Amino acid sequence: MNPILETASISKQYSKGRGVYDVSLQLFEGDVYGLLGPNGAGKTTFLKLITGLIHPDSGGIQLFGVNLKEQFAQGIQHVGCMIESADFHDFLSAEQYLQLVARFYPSIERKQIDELLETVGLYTYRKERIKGYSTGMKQKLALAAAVLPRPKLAILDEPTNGLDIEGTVMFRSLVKRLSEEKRMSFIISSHMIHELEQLCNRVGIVLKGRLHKEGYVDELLQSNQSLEQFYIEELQLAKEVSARA
Ligand SMILES: Nc1ncnc2c1ncn2[C@@H]1O[C@H](COP(=O)(O)OP(=O)(O)OP(=O)(O)O)[C@@H](O)[C@H]1O
Repeated sequence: MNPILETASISKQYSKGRGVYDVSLQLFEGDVYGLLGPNGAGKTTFLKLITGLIHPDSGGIQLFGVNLKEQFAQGIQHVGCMIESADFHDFLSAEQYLQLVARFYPSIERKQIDELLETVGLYTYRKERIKGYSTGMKQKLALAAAVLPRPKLAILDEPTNGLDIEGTVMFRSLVKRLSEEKRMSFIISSHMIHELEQLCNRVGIVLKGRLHKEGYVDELLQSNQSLEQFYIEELQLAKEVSARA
């Protein structure tokens, strides 16, 4: 099976040696891939690189079989994303915003917008201006906008930030449904490790800009009590190795 996303040794260096280094990752259709890592590890930078929001200093990115740099429009057409805090035109309502998104995708029907607003819990507030929305409500709208066109791949950066408990449960069931019924693939960066344990088939740990370790969740759970235990032990090991170096 060909990967839908493939990064070949991509690097992006910011000042003070921060950024992303030499990351090679493959994502396959149906994967729900969780990206874990401490604050400042480079997860958002990686997600920005694979959506073309920033460009790598070196290395290549293939999205759906095309080189992202050379054929950006073709590569990105199957991708939905929410990266960093949601930013909207405040004077629009949620309904108007999703209608705006839908204008770029002729196949989206009106009822899909209503259904999605209902699913994410914004239907009651659909005609209110986004300006008055809470952080969690904006986050729900960003999630709805990312999946509305039914992309083949959704790239979600800390999607449960600011969501209430019900919202977190909704998020989990939405991702499960879209991956199982529509074969949608996901790459999700999150600190909610219990959430990722339930959702993902694969995870990767980013440490100091490098893809430190990857694995299949079911295999990791055979030798670890939980993903959290695995993650904490990996961090501890990495600290010991770096202290010895
Ligand atoms: N535009 C920028 N200019 C300079 N440094 C940056 C820039 N963007 C990010 N960085 C730095 O690069 C590193 C990685 O940042 P990034 O946002 O990718 O981390 P992250 O893993 O997503 O963190 P968090 O979990 O806190 O969201 C951090 O040290 C950050 O300060």
